[in-house]
Amino acid sequence: MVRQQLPQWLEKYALKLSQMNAFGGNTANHVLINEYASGQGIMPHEDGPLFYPTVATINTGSHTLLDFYTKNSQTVEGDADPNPQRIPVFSILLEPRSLVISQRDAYESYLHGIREVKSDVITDRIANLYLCDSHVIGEELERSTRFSFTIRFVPKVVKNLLFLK
Ligand SMILES: O=C(O)CCC(=O)C(=O)O
Ligand SMILES: [Fe+2]
Repeated sequence: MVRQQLPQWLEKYALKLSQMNAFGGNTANHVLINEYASGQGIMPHEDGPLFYPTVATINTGSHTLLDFYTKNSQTVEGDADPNPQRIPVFSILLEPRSLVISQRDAYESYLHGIREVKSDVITDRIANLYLCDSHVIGEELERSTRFSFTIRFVPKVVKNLLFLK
């Protein structure tokens, strides 16, 4: 990875999170911006060893549901798809204008993903429901466009790129 200056408006948030000690005394140096149209998501995955085991995500635009899966999670019974749908152990409702910090077990022991659906149903598997705006079980929330700002500390970066002819 090659070092580049973060734009000032974004650096402000990276510094703020670092000052909150989100990255174990390190200063965040990596931001990934994702745009999801309604119906778009991201397959269950782990973020891997390149990053310090903490990820801070600022959520803007639509809500979404971030699902956590065990690495050998069960799949939906009878699903013949070669890439069958996994069953999440729990989910986190990511509200607009919210911050979520994943670390330790959430980072290392589970896969995380966002299903490719246009709406989400509120269930008792949403671990942070008690912290969210009031919702009732069974309620359906329509997704719209969402932007996420995933802020991390990457221990190994290359200071300059060397071009060889
Ligand atoms: O957009 C998000 O909230 C999740 C993104 C993610 O998991 C990733 O980029 O590794
Ligand atoms: Fe991820």
